[in-house]
Amino acid sequence: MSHKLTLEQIRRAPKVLLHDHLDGGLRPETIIELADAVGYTELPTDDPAALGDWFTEAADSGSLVRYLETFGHTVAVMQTREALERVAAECAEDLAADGVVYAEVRYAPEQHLEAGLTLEEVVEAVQAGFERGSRCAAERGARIRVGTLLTAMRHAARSREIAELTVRHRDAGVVGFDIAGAEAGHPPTRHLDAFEYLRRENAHFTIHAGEAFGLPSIWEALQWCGADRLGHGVRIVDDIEVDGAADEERPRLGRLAAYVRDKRVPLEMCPSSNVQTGAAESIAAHPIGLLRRLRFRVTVNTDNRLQSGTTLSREFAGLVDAFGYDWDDLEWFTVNAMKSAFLPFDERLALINGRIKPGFAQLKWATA
Ligand SMILES: O=c1[nH]cnc2c1ncn2[C@H]1C[C@H](O)[C@@H](CO)O1
Ligand SMILES: [Zn+2]
Repeated sequence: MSHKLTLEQIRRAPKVLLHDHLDGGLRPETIIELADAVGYTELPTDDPAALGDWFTEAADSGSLVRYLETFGHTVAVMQTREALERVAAECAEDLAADGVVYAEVRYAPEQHLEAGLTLEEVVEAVQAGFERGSRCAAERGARIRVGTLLTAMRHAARSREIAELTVRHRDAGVVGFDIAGAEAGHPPTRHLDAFEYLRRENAHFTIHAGEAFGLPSIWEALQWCGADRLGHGVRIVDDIEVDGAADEERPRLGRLAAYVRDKRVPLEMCPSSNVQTGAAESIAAHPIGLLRRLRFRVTVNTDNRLQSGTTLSREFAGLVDAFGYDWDDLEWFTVNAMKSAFLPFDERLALINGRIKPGFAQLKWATA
């Protein structure tokens, strides 16, 4: 195939998304309507387009800590059952409209208790939203399955409680656990109790690691905490040395990088988000290029569609521009993601064989 894939073509591909924050994916117009309904007056503007621009500009600071400050506005308007259900329903619909067939969406229940909801009520409202949104999307011919990850904030001390909440809801749409928030100064081992509990319960978890902090964070996440996957994990490149010209690259992997590749540890890479927080210089300079060539288990994700003004299709289109990826590359990333999902094996296989492979085969044939 000689021509470059277009955004429109990429939208039609059956995609899989493992790292997307519910409170980082609201529609700007929804934020404004919800703020109005609850009397929240701190938004920088009440024009939807200007608000969307404000989020991407404010998040474009080169610092994870400043990037995270923008969530003050989204979390503020997600404090009632109605708001949570609406945001979750719209999330499922927006992802389905972008061609996502399976998504794992995460949020931190402990951040949604300000108006008196309990942790259980928060989870129930979000699940009701995902179910409604998925149903509406299917009625329009875009079938999506959404699994939920419950996040604990790494600067707080509620991770054991959130881990227990995850296990209580694991047969009702919650497929795993995560920790997020500022990485420097908040090592994953602070939450060891939660991770040990989850392992005893045979539950799945991922950890944001190797984004704003380097190899020690990745090492702790894997070797102390036992993470199944790494959120971002970009700094694993600090353990890889490459000699030789581009066409005869000679990589030397340190022990940690070799472990990550040998054990097929999934990396939830989020290119645009990494450029905004300064974890990567540009998309073209993003370590995903090298890691894909070295066949690490790389997946492509959005992180926060609102803050990055992105969609999963746009993330792929950016990679196509930067690295010349074709359908085979996009399918490889997608199968990697589906293999790495926190769904039972038979359900992952059914999605790979029933939706992903036939979908890509059809697109390859149509664009040959
Ligand atoms: O990329 C991220 N790194 C660390 N924390 C993050 C990132 N994106 C979002 N968060 C935080 C802010 C949200 O309020 C929280 C739960 O979704 O997770
Ligand atoms: Zn994230």
